[in-house]
Amino acid sequence: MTDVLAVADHRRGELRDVSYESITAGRQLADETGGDLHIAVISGTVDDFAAKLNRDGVDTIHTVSHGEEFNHDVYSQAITQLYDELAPQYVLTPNSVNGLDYAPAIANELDLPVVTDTVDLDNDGETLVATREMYGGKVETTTELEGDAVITIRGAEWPAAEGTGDATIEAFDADIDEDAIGSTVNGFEEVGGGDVDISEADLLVSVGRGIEEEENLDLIRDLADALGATLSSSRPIVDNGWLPKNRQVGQSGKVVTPDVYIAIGISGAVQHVAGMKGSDTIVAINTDPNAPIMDIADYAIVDDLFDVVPELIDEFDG
Ligand SMILES: Cc1cc2nc3c(=O)[nH]c(=O)nc-3n(C[C@H](O)[C@H](O)[C@H](O)COP(=O)(O)OP(=O)(O)OC[C@H]3O[C@@H](n4cnc5c(N)ncnc54)[C@H](O)[C@@H]3O)c2cc1C
Repeated sequence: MTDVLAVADHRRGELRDVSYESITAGRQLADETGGDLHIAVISGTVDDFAAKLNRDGVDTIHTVSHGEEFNHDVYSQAITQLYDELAPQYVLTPNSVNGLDYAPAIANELDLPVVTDTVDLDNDGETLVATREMYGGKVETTTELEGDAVITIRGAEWPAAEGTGDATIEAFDADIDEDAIGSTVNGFEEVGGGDVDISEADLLVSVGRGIEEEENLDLIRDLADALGATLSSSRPIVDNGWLPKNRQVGQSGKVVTPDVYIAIGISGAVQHVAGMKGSDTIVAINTDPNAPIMDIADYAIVDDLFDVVPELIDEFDG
């Protein structure tokens, strides 16, 4: 039997989507050997978070009430104590800023191997095969693991768990050594662009180098307004300083999973696709029918964006 302990991720009072995705990943792993799925939710409004995490497939949710925001030392201590108590074979953490902060530390503390940024996990009962992408997604590698391990999972690779579960919710009385807490989060400062979080948007209008000039961005803003969508972009637009960094989709930007992603004048380089391939429906507007974005587009408009976008604005505005 293989029990799995998955750790939820939250920030500023909101659970991150990857928390629900790790339920799916953890359930699949546990199912492969008939084990239980435990979820740990640490800090913040843990009872509220636990109620939201109680989705199909979760056996037990362990809440650790301590502070509001992520703290390296609190998470590390709570997770290692939960590991000692529950003896799971696998500890799953998000491959997020938080997860990457504590995963190596708990692996070191527990003397376990750590595999980061996994995009697929397959267990035949004896060996766990963890798949990772390298060279910007051009190469896939596999790592075979026997025994216990700490694994970080990439966001948007597993579907979010749904439904209402019947998990047992238990407060875990972690013995946090306050003297060992080296740093605390005192606040947040958003990078340029205000509070917009493109990873939470349902509808994204995304613009790439095909827009040619900064002043042409107004056309894309008008389309976003007409559709009630959020504006995002490929990296060159951000590198040019035309949009702030928090609008960038991709490997070195944000991972997004909207219902609809409209890629305008974006070629679909692997580093861009890594950030948006989890979108439900992808629409591409591009003059090049052979652009890589066409390989993953559900709908393709092979035409000049300067002709297509004004027509779309006319169609949807008012
Ligand atoms: C380590 C690393 C990390 C990276 N991280 C990211 C990342 O996070 N996000 C990211 O986006 N990129 C990232 N990149 C860059 C990436 O490799 C590409 O260079 C980038 O995604 C290309 O952006 P683009 O599609 O806007 O531009 P281009 O590749 O230049 O594509 C422009 C597209 O517009 C089309 N087009 C031109 N004119 C028109 C028109 N009038 N109407 C319609 N279509 C038109 C063209 O046919 C073309 O397909 C990274 C690269 C590296 C090396």
